[in-house]
Amino acid sequence: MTTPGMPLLALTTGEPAGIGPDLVLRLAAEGVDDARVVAVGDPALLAERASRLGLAIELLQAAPGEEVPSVAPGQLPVWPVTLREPARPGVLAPHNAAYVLETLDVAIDACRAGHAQGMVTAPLHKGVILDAGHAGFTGHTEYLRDACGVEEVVMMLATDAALHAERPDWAEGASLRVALATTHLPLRDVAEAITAERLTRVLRILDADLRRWFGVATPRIAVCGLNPHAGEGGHLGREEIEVIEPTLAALRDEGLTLDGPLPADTLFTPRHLAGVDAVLAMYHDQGLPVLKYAGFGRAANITLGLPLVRTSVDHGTALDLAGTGRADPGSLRVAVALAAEMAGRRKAPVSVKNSRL
Ligand SMILES: NC(=O)C1=CN([C@@H]2O[C@H](COP(=O)(O)OP(=O)(O)OC[C@H]3O[C@@H](n4cnc5c(N)ncnc54)[C@H](O)[C@@H]3O)[C@@H](O)[C@H]2O)C=CC1
Ligand SMILES: NCC(=O)COP(=O)(O)O
Repeated sequence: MTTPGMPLLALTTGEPAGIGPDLVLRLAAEGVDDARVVAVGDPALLAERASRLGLAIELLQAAPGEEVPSVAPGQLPVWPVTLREPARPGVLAPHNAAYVLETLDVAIDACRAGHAQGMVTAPLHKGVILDAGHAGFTGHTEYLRDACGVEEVVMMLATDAALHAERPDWAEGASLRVALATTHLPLRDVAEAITAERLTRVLRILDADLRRWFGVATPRIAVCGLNPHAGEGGHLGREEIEVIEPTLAALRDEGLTLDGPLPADTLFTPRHLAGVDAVLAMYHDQGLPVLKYAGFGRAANITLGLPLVRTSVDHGTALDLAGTGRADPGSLRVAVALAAEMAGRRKAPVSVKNSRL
């Protein structure tokens, strides 16, 4: 049973042909302890998917700004957004891209207006949004950056702290946190994107938000090299010598605690991770496979650098599982718990350094 004093989280239901609606309904059926949640999506879609999954869910329609009632398991408040065409599990429809983006806009506006204390996003399908003509769309992370008018944001995934209690070899870390210096861009463009300016912005945000949202008093961040063996003294690439090392040195002078650049293959081992609060990987597939191997389904994605709380799942739309009842809601549960915790810390001032406003 939720209570009125809990933070209210807007839970976007994501790609309607994917598992997002299924997971939100599963959560509602099982109940949420950490927060009040309101789904943002089409009530007809949710009713149809609930019936397909054999879940008895009472949908309670409301609007942002209206009182969201306390609910028991089996009840789900919804801020309605209307599908552009009926959705079928597993079948993408470009017309519904505008619907998916509208669910994000509703949640963002609600957070900015103070009607919600954070947003949690179910997965969307980047390809179908691009197919629908939204050129340049690369994901929630960058969409939120632009919607909030900030210059830079940082994608960080973190495993659930409880997972670590079950893994004695990880005992020294509360959670594995992996942030990315670059996000959604082709591998061939990564090296050029690793600039002193970008690394400086990303590391300042990572340091500030580990303090602000995670309560880490003096964050220690381990930074991966870009090249094998962190460049092997310049023989396997010069980005470490020319860009990464001087940037880290300058940031250390500002007071940041940074290890590296370190070879990424050995950095991700328990001995090297001991005492490290977060790892900065240079690109998506350098960091995320490790995180997902460690805790797929028990991790969440957090967007750092925003003036609002946003978390998400650690997986995608899983079109193959939509409507089958086989999708695991574990990561959504972690994302909700984390957003609730972050919302509880929200009183700290927003960094003006990163604001364009
Ligand atoms: N936060 C978001 O909105 C994210 C969206 N995506 C998008 O999702 C789409 C599909 O991406 P893929 O690379 O295929 O990854 P995916 O995560 O959708 O699927 C990879 C594999 O994991 C399984 N899987 C995923 N979630 C699961 C769950 N909750 N329970 C059980 N099994 C699960 C799938 O069945 C599949 O076998 C892409 O368009 C991608 O951009 C990907 C990651 C995050
Ligand atoms: N692999 C993580 C991912 O793609 C998340 O993207 P976003 O939609 O949260 O920006």
